[in-house]
Amino acid sequence: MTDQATGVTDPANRAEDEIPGKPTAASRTTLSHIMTGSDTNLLGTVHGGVIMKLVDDAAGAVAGRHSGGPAVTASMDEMVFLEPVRVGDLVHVKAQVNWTGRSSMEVGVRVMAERWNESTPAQQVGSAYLVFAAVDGDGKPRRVPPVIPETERDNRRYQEAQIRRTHRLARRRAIKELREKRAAEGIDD
Ligand SMILES: CCCCCCCCCCCCCCCC(=O)SCCNC(=O)CCNC(=O)[C@H](O)C(C)(C)COP(=O)(O)OP(=O)(O)OC[C@H]1O[C@@H](n2cnc3c(N)ncnc32)[C@H](O)[C@@H]1OP(=O)(O)O
Repeated sequence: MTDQATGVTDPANRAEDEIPGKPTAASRTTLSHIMTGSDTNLLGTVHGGVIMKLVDDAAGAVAGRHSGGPAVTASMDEMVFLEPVRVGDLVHVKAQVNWTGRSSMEVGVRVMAERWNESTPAQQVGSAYLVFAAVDGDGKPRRVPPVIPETERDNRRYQEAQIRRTHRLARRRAIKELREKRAAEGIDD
C-alpha cells in the first residue's frame, strides 16, 4: 500500500496473502491501577518508570489481543509525562492499535489520572506510542491482521502512525548509513 501523504510504499503493507482485518475496537483496552507508596520516587510523586511499566502492560495486552498471540515491545517512543501522578491516584491506561504493518503494530496509549481527593473528571497525565512485534513460539516475527480504523479519530491516528513509521524507518536508515560510512573510512569509535 502506498501512503497517500508521502507517496512512499511501505514493504510492511504488501497486499499479498493478506489475513482478515480486525476493527480497532476488538482489542482496545483500559488498565486501571491505584498508586501506592511503593510506586514513588525520591520526590514523593509516582516514578515515571512505574507509569512506563503500566503503559507497556496495557499496550502488550492490546497487541496480544489484536494479533491473537504473543507480542513483544520493539520500541517505545514519545513517552510524555504531562502532570505528576500521586499516591492514591487511580490511573487508567487506555490503549489501542493505531496502525499495523506486516508483523508490527503501533499501539497508542493515553494515561489518565483521577485524584483520590477531588471530584473532578480524570485528567490526562501522559501518552506514548509503542511498536510491538507479534512473534511465534521461536520469537520470530509473524504476520498480524490489518487493523480496520472505525471512526474519524481512528483514521487520524492511523495516518499519524504512518508518518511516525516513515520517520522511524528513515532515521534508522540514515544512522545505519552514517555508521557504515564512518566504518568504511576507518573511523573506530
Ligand atoms: C489471544 C492471546 C492474547 C494474549 C494476551 C497477552 C496479554 C499479556 C499482557 C502482558 C503484556 C506485557 C507486555 C510486555 C512486553 C514485553 O516486555 S516484551 C520484552 C521486551 N522486548 C523484547 O524483548 C523484544 C526483543 N526484540 C526482538 O525480539 C526483536 O528485535 C523483534 C522486536 C522481534 C524484531 O525482530 P527482527 O528480527 O528485527 O525482525 P524484523 O522483521 O526486522 O522486524 C519485525 C517488525 O518489527 C519492526 N521493528 C523492529 N524493530 C523495530 C524498532 N526498533 N522500532 C520500530 N519497529 C521495529 C519492523 O519494522 C518489522 O515491522 P513489519 O515491517 O513487519 O511490520
